[in-house]
Amino acid sequence: MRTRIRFIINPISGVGKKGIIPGLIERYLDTERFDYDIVYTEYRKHAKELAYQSSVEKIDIVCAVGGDGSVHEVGTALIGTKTKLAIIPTGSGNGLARHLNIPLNIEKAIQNINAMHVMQMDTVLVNDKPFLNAGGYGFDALIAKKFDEGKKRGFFTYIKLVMREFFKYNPVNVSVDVNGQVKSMPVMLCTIANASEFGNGFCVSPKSDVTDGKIELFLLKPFRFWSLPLLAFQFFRRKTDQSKFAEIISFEKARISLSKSMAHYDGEPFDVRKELNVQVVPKSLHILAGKK
Ligand SMILES: Nc1ncnc2c1ncn2[C@@H]1O[C@H](COP(=O)(O)OP(=O)(O)OP(=O)(O)O)[C@@H](O)[C@H]1O
Repeated sequence: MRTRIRFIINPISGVGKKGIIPGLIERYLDTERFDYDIVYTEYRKHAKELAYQSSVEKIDIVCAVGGDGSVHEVGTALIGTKTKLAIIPTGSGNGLARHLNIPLNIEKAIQNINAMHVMQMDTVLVNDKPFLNAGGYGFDALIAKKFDEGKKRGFFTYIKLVMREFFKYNPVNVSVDVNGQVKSMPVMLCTIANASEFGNGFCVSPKSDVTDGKIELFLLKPFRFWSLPLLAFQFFRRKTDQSKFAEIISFEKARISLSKSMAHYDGEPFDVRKELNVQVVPKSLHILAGKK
């Protein structure tokens, strides 16, 4: 039987042109085995509606063509269904795609779909909100909000925002309860990592694995600005577990209290309650990964 796949293209993701994508799909997708169609998002959260509708239609695979925001919308709509998530990364960060070794080159990402490396990944549920890759309540939440409010996308927009906002940021006070062990402290980052990186190689939790039935809490204590170069090196070299400012805790369930209500899930900004129940939902999403 032929496999049905629907491509959901976010035309405003990242900085590259999206007009060439339909031609590349026609050329590189194995059309002997796949029947495909293409739809475009027209507004925020449209991808979520389109993906949900696709699962109702029992489409086999829905491919998010966009960045982490598009992957978040499509993927969270498919949690607990039989429809598989595929990704063609055309965003500004592409964190989950990078973690899963999905090629960043569009032609190769399409050929990767032909290879059908299917796996079941864990997802994360915080109160009533699911996410796939990472969620944060500290400085990363502020950057996600500012990025979302701005008109420009791309990696350098992230860098400019970090430089502009870093010196103004007041740490968030968190209290974390994992299996009855409580820790309270001010932090710059309080990030829940299912996968290892935010995107662009910025790795918070090097050992995170989306199939291990666990998630990691990454806490980064306040530091002076002269520690920034070493920290940046550790983030980009996947060595945050060696930083004296960082603490990484693996868990299945936790309760977190926050002094601020700003969050991001997979890079999308959200306002949240200050009391959070966090849990991993093991093997809840079928996904096409890259080659190991
Ligand atoms: N047609 C559209 N008009 C306006 N916004 C859209 C449209 N389609 C999707 N969106 C929104 O665009 C936002 C950003 O998309 P996406 O995350 O895919 O790209 P990105 O931000 O450039 O990449 P990354 O998340 O990897 O940094 C999402 O919040 C999504 O809801």
